[in-house]
Amino acid sequence: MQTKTTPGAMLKAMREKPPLVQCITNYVAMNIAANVLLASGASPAMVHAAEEAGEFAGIASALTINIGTLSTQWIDGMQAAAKAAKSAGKPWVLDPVAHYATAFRRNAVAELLALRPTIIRGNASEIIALAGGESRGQGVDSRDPVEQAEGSARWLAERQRAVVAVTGAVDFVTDGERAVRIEGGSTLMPQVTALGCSLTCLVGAFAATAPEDIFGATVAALATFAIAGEEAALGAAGPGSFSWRFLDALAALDAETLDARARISAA
Ligand SMILES: Nc1ncnc2c1ncn2[C@@H]1O[C@H](COP(=O)(O)OP(=O)(O)OP(=O)(O)O)[C@@H](O)[C@H]1O
Ligand SMILES: Cc1ncsc1CCO
Ligand SMILES: [Mg+2]
Repeated sequence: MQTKTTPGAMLKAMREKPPLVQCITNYVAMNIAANVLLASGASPAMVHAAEEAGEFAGIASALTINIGTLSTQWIDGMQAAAKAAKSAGKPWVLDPVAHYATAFRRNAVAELLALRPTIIRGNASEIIALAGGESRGQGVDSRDPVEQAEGSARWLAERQRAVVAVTGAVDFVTDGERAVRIEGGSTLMPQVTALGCSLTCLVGAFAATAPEDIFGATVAALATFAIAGEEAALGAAGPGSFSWRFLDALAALDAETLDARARISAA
């Protein structure tokens, strides 16, 4: 494993001092993402209005921006918050939901990329398209395998000087130099809407806890999802029971179990 400190140590540190995370996410994700952060041990705040998003970014320890249900007013709030986070030296995470779908989304994401996100987290179709590749994506769900997106992720990480996380059956994280794969999770996870959006918010929480190790923090968030997802799937009858079991599994996951079970390998 290449991280400075272990995922478990980061999870423990997060719970000892719950970071305030400003999540500008979408209408679909707001509730589950806030619950995912609470269950994991962080403090979420869904603050997106242009009138206050920039000011709030000065208070929060990290910011996450997701373009899932975009509108012009929201873009103003996103840009104000990203600028404020950047100038305060706080990490911010971009989730470019279905950015390839419309010109409105493409333009919004291009402007957000220019504000230099610390971390970019997307599914394989989103990351391939972000690097200018041939993505099969149409809506918000991925139609490409993660392996197909690994080269795109490396390119994007170098070009943006950001950590890039691609999620799917086996997750991939790179900062352009280092890269790892993270195994785990469950096939039920893409059957529950907005778990990826929620993960983006959790990446923000770990980045707030370990701003000195953004790569390690990203890996820790993804490993937390991977192990909690496996645990939740054990007793789940389908996506409905998986969803609540997943929140319980996040809350029950301890540092030692996470470190013992996380399957992270150099790529
Ligand atoms: N086939 C799979 N097997 C195991 N885990 C998976 C699988 N597909 C997705 N996951 C896990 O689900 C979580 C969400 O990733 P996903 O790639 O589905 O995000 P997403 O497409 O952005 O989701 P959404 O847009 O609905 O929020 C990650 O933790 C990922 O590892
Ligand atoms: C279903 C859906 N539509 C816009 S955002 C979202 C949540 C998953 O990305
Ligand atoms: Mg998504």
